[in-house]
Amino acid sequence: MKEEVVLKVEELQVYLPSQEGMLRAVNGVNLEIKKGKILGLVGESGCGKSVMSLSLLKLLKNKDWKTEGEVRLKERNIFSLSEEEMRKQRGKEIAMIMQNPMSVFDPLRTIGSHFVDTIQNHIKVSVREAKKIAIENLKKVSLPEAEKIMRQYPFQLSGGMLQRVMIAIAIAMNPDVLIADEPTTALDVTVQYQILGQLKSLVKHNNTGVLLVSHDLGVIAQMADEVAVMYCGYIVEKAPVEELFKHPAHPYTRGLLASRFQLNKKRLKPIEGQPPSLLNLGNQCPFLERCSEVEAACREYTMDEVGGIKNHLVRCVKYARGKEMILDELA
Ligand SMILES: Nc1ncnc2c1ncn2[C@@H]1O[C@H](COP(=O)(O)OP(=O)(O)OP(=O)(O)O)[C@@H](O)[C@H]1O
Repeated sequence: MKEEVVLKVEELQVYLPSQEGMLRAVNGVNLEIKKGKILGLVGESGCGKSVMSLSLLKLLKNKDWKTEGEVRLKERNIFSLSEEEMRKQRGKEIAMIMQNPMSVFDPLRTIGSHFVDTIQNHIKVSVREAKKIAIENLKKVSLPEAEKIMRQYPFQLSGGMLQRVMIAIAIAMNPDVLIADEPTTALDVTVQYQILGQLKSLVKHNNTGVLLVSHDLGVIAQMADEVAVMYCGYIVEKAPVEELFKHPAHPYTRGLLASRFQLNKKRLKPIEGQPPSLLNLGNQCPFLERCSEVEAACREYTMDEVGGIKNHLVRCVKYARGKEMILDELA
């Protein structure tokens, strides 16, 4: 059966001109978010995950950010929409769950007032009906005493409860696309896994297409159908989740996997060195100086050359230049 694409990102560039030069945070990204599927986006801190996520909703705070390429939400390029048109899409067609709920809620307004506003922005219903919808959605994320929560202020709820409220608001309009940027990073592990499990069953049930941003490969393994690995604003590898964990091809992906904690591993093997600055980044491989497999050909390779097979894409000279190892390793 053909999978329905709900959000298509084509050759997305996001950059910030400054006196020191150009900060290139997102570099030529192509991605598809499909109905009912979770696309995981993983990468080290500072690699551009949040800038990319915010650009998909036209929510970049600093107005000096420039974007190029297209983000097609149901066939409409969001970069050609006015702020007013975009506001109508947000919440209804595309919604976001942020990392830190405290930064999203106004401390002086009750949860109910936030919720009712969001609903009334998108559908014509009375306050009473909006409250009913809000309570139904709070129950879906297992919040006990939903009626009481509606009357409470953000500071009266724990981090886990607030994160659940944000999920409830995000799913209330049954959006086609949900962008979840590190939705549980700030929470302790038991709450984190409960909330992730719930989020997964809700989005699968509603057939929502999700971009799940995380630096945690365990979260990605549990949640995602497909994974994109980001490094210095480039997607360096993209594959179905099992394929990526069984046959990681890019040396950076392999480095990430080797550096994660596992009980049966005696020693973690962190990736040596630091990512280069995104300021005035060229289009040579940005992993070159850290890569343990570097070879002469790497110095001539540019990041627009993509290799791999079928649905497993890799931006590395070995694969881009079609060495036999692709088929050997991925057979
Ligand atoms: N408002 C801003 N002004 C200038 N530079 C910024 C701004 N926001 C982000 N950046 C820079 O853009 C780059 C990408 O940052 P981004 O927050 O997207 O990374 P990230 O992968 O989401 O990291 P983390 O996992 O730590 O949130 C970084 O170099 C960051 O310093």
